[in-house]
Amino acid sequence: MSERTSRRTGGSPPTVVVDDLRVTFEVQVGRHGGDGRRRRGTTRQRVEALKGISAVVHRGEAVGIVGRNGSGKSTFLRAIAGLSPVSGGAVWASATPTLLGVNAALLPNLSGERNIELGCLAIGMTPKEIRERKDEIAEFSGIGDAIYRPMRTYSAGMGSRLKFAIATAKVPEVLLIDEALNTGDAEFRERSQERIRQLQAEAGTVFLVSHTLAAVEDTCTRTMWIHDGELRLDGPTEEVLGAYKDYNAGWRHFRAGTRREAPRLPGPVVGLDRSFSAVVERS
Ligand SMILES: Nc1ncnc2c1ncn2[C@@H]1O[C@H](COP(=O)(O)OP(=O)(O)OP(=O)(O)O)[C@@H](O)[C@H]1O
Repeated sequence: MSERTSRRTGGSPPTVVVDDLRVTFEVQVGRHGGDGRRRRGTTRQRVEALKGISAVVHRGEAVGIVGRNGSGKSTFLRAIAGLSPVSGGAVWASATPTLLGVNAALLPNLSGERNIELGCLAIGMTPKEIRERKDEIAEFSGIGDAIYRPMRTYSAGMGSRLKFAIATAKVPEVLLIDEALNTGDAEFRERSQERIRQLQAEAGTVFLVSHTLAAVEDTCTRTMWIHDGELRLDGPTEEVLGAYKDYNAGWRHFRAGTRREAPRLPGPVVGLDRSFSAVVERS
């Protein structure tokens, strides 16, 4: 039996509405016979990365996206940013979403300093704004004198810090962050989380994909759990992470033989009702 419940998040206006979003990739794969050996030629395979996700996100919400590897989290963010081919459904956004790390078109042969100028132009800052804010952005990145070196000489963490500093220099209405917080060190993670809270307070909407549940816990008011391309749970972070951790622990016990039944997934969240609230179907 299933129970349908509506979840209403009234108050501030919606900034992102995702309605039955579907993304399917077509990939060429080598042929294999029944014996597992390779055959000549290739065949097409369909990967249903998102199988109909619906959600309404409001101004001032910071939304964590969790789920195991390959569940569709990055595809979801890329589809919201308009960077993934969509095979069904629709995404509406009140402003162009900024995907951290991709929209900042940085050039490896230029110095960090020059890249701040370029990146800030790319996110719509005026030359005057850039002149006024450049030092503060460099300071926030915390990479010291390396700011004068070509970006190709940066470590992955240093590059991420600079990209984060640039992408958050201007408060975007919708900011999408994919794992960026995992690359910096503990001190930078803390500062980035603080910056996200600040953006959220300044009326932005933030989506954060992360396997670091503590980062989601500390930063996000709401969390969406995606599993195998489906939205399984969407609600207050504490509630969703609690269920997600229980599910993962359930599998660990099941595999270790200390639990007899495999854990059951919650949800799925299956659509939008006419007043734009998510409709949750529990089984
Ligand atoms: N360009 C692509 N072509 C084909 N398949 C793709 C492509 N991008 C993603 N996929 C597939 O879509 C599914 C979802 O991938 P996605 O990267 O969104 O997962 P994820 O939840 O972000 O994973 P992770 O936690 O490992 O980063 C996976 O099966 C992946 O192999």
